[in-house]
Amino acid sequence: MTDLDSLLARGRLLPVLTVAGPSIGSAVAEALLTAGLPLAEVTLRVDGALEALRAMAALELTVGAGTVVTPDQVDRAVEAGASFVVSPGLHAAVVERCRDLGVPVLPGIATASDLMLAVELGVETVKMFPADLVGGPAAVKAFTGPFPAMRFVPTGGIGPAQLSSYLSLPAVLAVGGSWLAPRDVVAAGRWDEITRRTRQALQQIDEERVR
Ligand SMILES: O=C(O)C(=O)C[C@H](O)[C@H](O)COP(=O)(O)O
Repeated sequence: MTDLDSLLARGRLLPVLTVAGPSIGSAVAEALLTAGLPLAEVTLRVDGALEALRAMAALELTVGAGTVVTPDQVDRAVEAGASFVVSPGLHAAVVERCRDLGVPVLPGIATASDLMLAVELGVETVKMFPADLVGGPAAVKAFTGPFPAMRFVPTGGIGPAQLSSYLSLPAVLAVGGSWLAPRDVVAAGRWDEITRRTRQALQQIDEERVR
């Protein structure tokens, strides 16, 4: 297991954030830390995402960059302080650049062919994206047949109602999603709401004994 895998396995949640600028990034990071979750992914989808990531990386939080689709973005994310890289899909050049820099990478997969390439590249943990459309927990189970050693972080369309069906599967390390800190909640500066949602999810995971 990489350090990232251990962190994912401990918290079992990967908040996917779309945040811009240092002050908003820091406020969201503090909201997650207050809830007891020291991990987040900042998607490089908006201007100011790297500045947010840089500020968050200075806090007691392990922060990764998401929506990374080119090797060049890997360089910029790592320079800004990203501890890991997440991709919506599987691109060998992105995986290899992460390897070169010694940064854990969580590439996206949606098919058995993607998984075959992941195995060839030596990837042990993948993001299943978009998890709900790929087939949900049943898809993870089906993929586990031919790929018994692969670990999954399903992401896409996940909320409290889907947590236990994914997290009870041994092949699932964690689930990712934006529901803990959705864009409208961030835009309204409702940091307490982010803490509340995250606490609730962590509590649900404990109560359902899937952690
Ligand atoms: O930006 C990326 O790299 C992605 O792969 C997409 C995100 O992970 C999903 O948008 C999160 O999905 P929701 O929780 O349904 O909002």
